[in-house]
Amino acid sequence: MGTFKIEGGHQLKGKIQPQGAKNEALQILCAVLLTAEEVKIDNIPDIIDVNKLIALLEKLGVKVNQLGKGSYIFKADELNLAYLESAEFKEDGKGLRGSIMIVGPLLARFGKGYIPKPGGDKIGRRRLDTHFEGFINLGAKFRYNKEELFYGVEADKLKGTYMLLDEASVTGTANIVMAAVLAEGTTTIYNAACEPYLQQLCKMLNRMGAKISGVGSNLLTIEGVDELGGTEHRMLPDMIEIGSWIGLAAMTKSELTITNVSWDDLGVIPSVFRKIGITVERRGDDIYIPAHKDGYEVQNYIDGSILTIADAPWPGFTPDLLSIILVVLTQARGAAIVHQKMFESRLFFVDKLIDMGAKIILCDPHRATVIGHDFKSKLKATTMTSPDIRAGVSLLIAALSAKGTSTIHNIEQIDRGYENIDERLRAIGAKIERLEGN
Ligand SMILES: CC(=O)N[C@H]1[C@@H](OP(=O)(O)OP(=O)(O)OC[C@H]2O[C@@H](n3ccc(=O)[nH]c3=O)[C@H](O)[C@@H]2O)O[C@H](CO)[C@@H](O)[C@@H]1O
Ligand SMILES: C=C(OP(=O)(O)O)C(=O)O
Repeated sequence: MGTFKIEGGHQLKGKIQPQGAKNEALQILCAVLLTAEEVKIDNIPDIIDVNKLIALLEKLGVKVNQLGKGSYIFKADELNLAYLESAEFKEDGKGLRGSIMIVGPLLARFGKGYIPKPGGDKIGRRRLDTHFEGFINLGAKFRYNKEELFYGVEADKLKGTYMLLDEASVTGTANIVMAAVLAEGTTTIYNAACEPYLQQLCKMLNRMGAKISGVGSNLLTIEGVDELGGTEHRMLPDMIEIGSWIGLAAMTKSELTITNVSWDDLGVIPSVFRKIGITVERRGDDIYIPAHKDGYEVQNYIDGSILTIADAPWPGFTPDLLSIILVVLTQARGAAIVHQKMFESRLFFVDKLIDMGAKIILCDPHRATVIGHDFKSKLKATTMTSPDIRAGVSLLIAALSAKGTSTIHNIEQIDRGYENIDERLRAIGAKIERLEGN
């Protein structure tokens, strides 16, 4: 288990470039399974989850050729489908959430897709019903081995149909879209997730020869085609990283420029940070955050009632940034409620922040009220363990703003999604050290 040692209380300064998007990469990498031709992908982040998925694709027979940092060519012309029934796959497939998205492409192109119950953050129930109901709608036979927690779908030929998803699941929509592009006839998906990474996937599939319309809306229409060809694709910057750096700048009163953020794909993210008093300035395609020398003040609603920041499917606010918002609120002027509607175990890390001196009331597993200190009292350094990727980064931000030296264990959770985070933070002045193998 790796550890970070962090000396808090230092102001940071400079520029930081967000990595390629983790959650886009996981979708896009699975899509290479849809064609026998070469697919070139750029801006792939070098993070644990993505590297695990690339290793899994390689074991499945995909030819992987790394051209340079973040740049790869994939060719899925001769697959080793026997791997899907191996004991090794049952282990590998569990290692991350994103592996679930190999099922749709495999089902569509080879008539069968298997997956063990996938991993990912332990942040509450993470059901897969939407994925499998979608495949069943397309005509697949479904089986689930309860002892082995192993899912399987099979079909000779998928058939397009209309479906109304029971929830706008991100990976669920991606999976169903990847199955439907090679189905016979037209598939219509209503209540589809429509966040930018899914739009990126649809655009890439269209470049490969798919016929998807409605991209960016929650109503997708997909005319099935017989086969797809190769393409080139570049990953967007990671919007969750961008939000993390906005929070980091505010909490450490630092002047930071976050470069090449693809501003138009950030949705409500900048405005939510503005609601809690942070100045987020657009400079071309960069975000400039001035040093908040006098702190930041939470806005109330027009009628004076207390602000609630809640997550919702896109274009609502992403649940992955609520942990960051929560930690930033601990030093705001004013109070707000954080309402994590999607995941029921994602707010439990607040006990660590309370230990550090933050004023937080966990009202129930989904809601926390935060009363900011307005920097009149600093958080105190402590020793903590990163429970999940975003809580991990939130604790890291808390540690960087705190008085004294903190220790964060289980930093593999952070490395799952943030590339080389300690080196990049040191480059802007953070005092952070990685202690290996503790
Ligand atoms: C690898 C990947 O891309 N992971 C992301 C993906 O996970 P993932 O695709 O697994 O998440 P889903 O979109 O399926 O939903 C996440 C959770 O929210 C609930 N839910 C979802 C939709 C809805 O309308 N109402 C609702 O309550 C689901 O029941 C589920 O428990 O999307 C999540 C939601 O943005 C993000 O937190 C994850 O980082
Ligand atoms: C919850 C997340 O990831 P995953 O779905 O891979 O667990 C996340 O990226 O915040």
